[in-house]
Amino acid sequence: MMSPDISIVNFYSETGRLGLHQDRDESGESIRKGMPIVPFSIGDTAEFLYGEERDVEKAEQVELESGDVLIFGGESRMIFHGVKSIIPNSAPMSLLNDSNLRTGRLNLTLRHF
Ligand SMILES: O=C(O)CCC(=O)C(=O)O
Ligand SMILES: [Fe+2]
Repeated sequence: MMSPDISIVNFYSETGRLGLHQDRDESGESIRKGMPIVPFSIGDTAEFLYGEERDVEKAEQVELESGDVLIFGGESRMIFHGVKSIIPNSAPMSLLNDSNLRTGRLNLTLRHF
């Protein structure tokens, strides 16, 4: 069971990106237990990279669209991950119309400290 107690919020403009990294700011206990990181994607699609090494050449790539939720916990807790690029103007039109969200990508990661 996981009950998140923090969320990091990232906003990416069309040129936004985030280098490959591991999430290590949580407590030792949280990391040891493999408590999941749960990122929500809202807005423009991201080309998301992940892999076992900090090596862009070896990383797998997946497109994270608005509404997608990732979970990395357990054995995957310390995976390297990052955002290679944002695909401009890829957010659902209905989201932009209904929410006043500016163009770009909003990412919320729920975590257990
Ligand atoms: O934007 C994302 O999908 C990932 C964000 C992330 O890795 C982080 O905040 O540590
Ligand atoms: Fe991260």
